[in-house]
Amino acid sequence: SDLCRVRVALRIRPKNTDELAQGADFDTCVELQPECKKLKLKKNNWASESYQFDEIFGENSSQKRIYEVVAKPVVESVLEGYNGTVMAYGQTGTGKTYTVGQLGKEDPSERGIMVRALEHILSSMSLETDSVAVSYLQLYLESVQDLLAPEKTNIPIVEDPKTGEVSLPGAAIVEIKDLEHVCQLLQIGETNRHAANTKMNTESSRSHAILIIHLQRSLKIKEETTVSIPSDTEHTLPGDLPLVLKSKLLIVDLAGSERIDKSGSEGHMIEEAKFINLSLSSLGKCINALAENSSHIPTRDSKLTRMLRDSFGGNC
Ligand SMILES: Nc1ncnc2c1ncn2[C@@H]1O[C@H](COP(=O)(O)OP(=O)(O)OP(=O)(O)O)[C@@H](O)[C@H]1O
Repeated sequence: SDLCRVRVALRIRPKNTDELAQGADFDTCVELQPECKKLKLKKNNWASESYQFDEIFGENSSQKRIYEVVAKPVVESVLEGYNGTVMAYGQTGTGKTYTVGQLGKEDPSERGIMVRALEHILSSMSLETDSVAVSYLQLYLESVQDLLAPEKTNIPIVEDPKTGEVSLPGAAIVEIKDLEHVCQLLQIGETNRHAANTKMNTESSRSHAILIIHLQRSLKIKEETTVSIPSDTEHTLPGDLPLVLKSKLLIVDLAGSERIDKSGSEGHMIEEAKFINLSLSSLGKCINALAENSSHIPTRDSKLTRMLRDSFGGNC
């Protein structure tokens, strides 16, 4: 179905103060055609290239609208027991962290996809029978670090050979009670991401941040009702035992996609560039394979794609 495929939305952020001061004019290089969901990249007066998207959002699009169009359908399918992923991709400074990670402490209308998804999930389930827990990780130089327990580094990525389920033994999984708790945890993650990056003398944009939301829901099944459930979802039957649906949602703030000029970089910058290029190019290969409905998704090449393996919507 439409939900199972890869969907790509484009968002243009408003001009920042520097761009306004310089009188920058985005219109000379990009033209949005929202009616046909196309973006025209102008190379010069004669040549341009057009790209087709599933959705196009201009500078004035609200965080609420982005959530509703882009993330809400994924969250709804995760609530039904499927795994799903939402990712932000773009160069440094294009608004990835604003779009997915903004906490909106002063102004709730600025909340990004992470907070809104958890708010939606909390309001859609009953905490008496269901549970929601989160892990928050950072992937830097092919090493997984725990943003909720920063002493944990080099966390392994393990795949269950039978179910294909991906897990990260040792990473903190914190059960969520309410939205305030969510914001506290995301704030801790943000602070640790910043601290870890300062220590490593790098920028936040050189690492991937990955929020994993684990959902477990108990469905009471009456005999006469037929419920359609994802075929390979873990469940407990039969008798009067409730059916337990397990699913997860990954929300990923990817490292900046800009190409780093290796000749101009030195030492750890070259290492960074190498690993970011590795993970983003292997992500690209997986997304192409998914888009082409290929039976083989090449997830082995990088830790990023190994972490995402069971959440590319793969259990649909
Ligand atoms: N839609 C928007 N509306 C208002 N401000 C925005 C919007 N998008 C981004 N910004 C602002 O632009 C700046 C850069 O955005 P942001 O930090 O999210 O970029 P980024 O792509 O995550 O960069 P990095 O890769 O360095 O983390 C921030 O100050 C952010 O608040």
